[in-house]
Amino acid sequence: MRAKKVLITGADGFIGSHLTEELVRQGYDVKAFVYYNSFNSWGWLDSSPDQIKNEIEIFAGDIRDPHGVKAAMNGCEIVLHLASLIAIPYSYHSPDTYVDTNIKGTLNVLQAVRDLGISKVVHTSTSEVYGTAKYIPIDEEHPLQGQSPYSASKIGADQMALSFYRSFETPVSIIRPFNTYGPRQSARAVIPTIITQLASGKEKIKLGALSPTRDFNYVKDTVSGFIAVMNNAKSIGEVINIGSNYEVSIGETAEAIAEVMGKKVKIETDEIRLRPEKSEVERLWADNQKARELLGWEPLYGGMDGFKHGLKETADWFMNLKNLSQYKADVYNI
Ligand SMILES: Cc1cn([C@H]2C[C@H](O)[C@@H](COP(=O)(O)OP(=O)(O)O[C@H]3O[C@H](C)C(=O)[C@H](O)[C@H]3O)O2)c(=O)[nH]c1=O
Repeated sequence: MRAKKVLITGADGFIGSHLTEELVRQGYDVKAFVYYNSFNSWGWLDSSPDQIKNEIEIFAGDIRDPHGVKAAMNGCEIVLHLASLIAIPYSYHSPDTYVDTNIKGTLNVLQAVRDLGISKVVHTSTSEVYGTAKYIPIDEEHPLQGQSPYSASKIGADQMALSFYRSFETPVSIIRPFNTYGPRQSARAVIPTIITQLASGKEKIKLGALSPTRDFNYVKDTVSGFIAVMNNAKSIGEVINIGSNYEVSIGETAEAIAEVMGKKVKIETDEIRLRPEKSEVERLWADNQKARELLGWEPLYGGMDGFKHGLKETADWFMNLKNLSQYKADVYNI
């Protein structure tokens, strides 16, 4: 049987790179839409032993360019739209760029999907759209609240995607992953921040707030969530949480990482890492029943044991990097 041709936008980003590898492994014909100025791939496209670059078709462009987006989609049956600006702190400084990339970029994808008659588009949302939980665990009916320009831009993009489903019957599914972690994540995110500081042998590591909670998804579970949404017709017109259903504070996360790395952890607050009080999302905990019941998806790294297992795999990956001290945050050259 002919392999389905799938376009992945943001294919060289953190989640996109893992998704690309898995789809190639499963025999899909993958076309990777990568930002031509991206710093996020960390040489991943060229990395051995996989040499993933030789297995996929690469289209370098900018999600903000409607012509490029449409040209990239030509001949594809499915679109997985992951390209997005994702850093919350940067969104305080450049909200307009987040509107352009996250809302306008998504509109470009939706218009091309509609005009080309693509059979399915999976749009990537985020748990940040819920803001601090008003009730727990958070199901898909929970109200939306833009606590940062980033989350407001993602709410806008989600609503645009749903409007295309309602207005034009565009076959849209919305996947809403909670915080994803794993190998290749940007040094900016909290788990790599903790791992890299512990690895450097510092007596005290610097963090922002320790009390906020998150529902951390290991990247392999997020990837299996994408594939479940992509392959199930029941997901069309639906919003689906992908989360482990396990809530943990940032302080507990630091303790768990130290344990799997065999280190002791002392934490000092770094004021610069604190977000404005009303902007910090204090509590996120996923209700994942819809994904389980509708798609038969389930996380393999759930609970404290699963979390530690994922953290160990992640820490090992970082520790095996030859140039860990130079491991960088994603830098947006926009
Ligand atoms: C980097 C850092 C973070 N934090 C706190 C701030 C947050 O309460 C929590 C998680 O921060 P992080 O930046 O790892 O992730 P989120 O801000 O929740 O956002 C991430 O997950 C969602 C779903 C997305 O949609 C975002 O795109 C993605 O960046 O740790 C600290 O306390 N110290 C630090 O040094």
